[in-house]
Amino acid sequence: MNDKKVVGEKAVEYVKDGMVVGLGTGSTVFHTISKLGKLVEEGLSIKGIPTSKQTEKLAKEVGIPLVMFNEIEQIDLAIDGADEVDDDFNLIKGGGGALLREKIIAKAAKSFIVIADPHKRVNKLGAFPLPVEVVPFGFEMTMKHIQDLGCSPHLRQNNGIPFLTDNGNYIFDCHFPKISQPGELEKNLNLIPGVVENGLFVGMADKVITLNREKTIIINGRV
Ligand SMILES: O=C[C@H](O)[C@H](O)[C@H](O)COP(=O)(O)O
Repeated sequence: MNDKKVVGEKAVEYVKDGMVVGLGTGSTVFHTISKLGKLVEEGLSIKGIPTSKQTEKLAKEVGIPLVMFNEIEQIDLAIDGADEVDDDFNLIKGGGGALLREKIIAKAAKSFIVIADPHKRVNKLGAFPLPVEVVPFGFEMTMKHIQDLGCSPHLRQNNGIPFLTDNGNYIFDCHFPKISQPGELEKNLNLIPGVVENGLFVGMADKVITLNREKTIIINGRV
């Protein structure tokens, strides 16, 4: 049984005809997007708005019509994966580097559904290093300020070359000890000049779709 496929495809049940859907990034939402593509082929009428170039490519491949922000009034629903989900539905995201566009779209959506295989569930956030997107200019200084908040940041690299986000920025993966006040940390990080956004999504998820130990689908929600 593929846990990511099960939760990813379950989320499709919340997509209704006529909706504008925020399409997340990653290996879990891959299954949502693929399934949506099949439904579009069978007549479902939706428009997608992608959170990354990778997702834009996938959505085009599976035949989901895409829109830009200037063409829509609102996003009805956003669906995305996460790297960690705590008991209060706070998230760490950005393992794939798409956190900024993901946060813009999750914030703009009337409803935000998170799909997470059971390994993503934690009591407290922090075992997964928190991704922080920073502008390349002066990143060495930005790094020191992030460090002052109590973590050891590592510049994400591929073969010795800094990883570049879709926005042309760098990512620091920041090892904090357990994150006990995610809301405060989210704000404090974003106060640092040079920080564009961080991967803490606090109070944003409306629903979390996951599996329990018996592999039964669990849906928890605020509403
Ligand atoms: O930047 C990437 C995103 O935040 C993903 O949603 C997150 O990393 C989860 O990805 P996956 O579903 O591949 O575990």
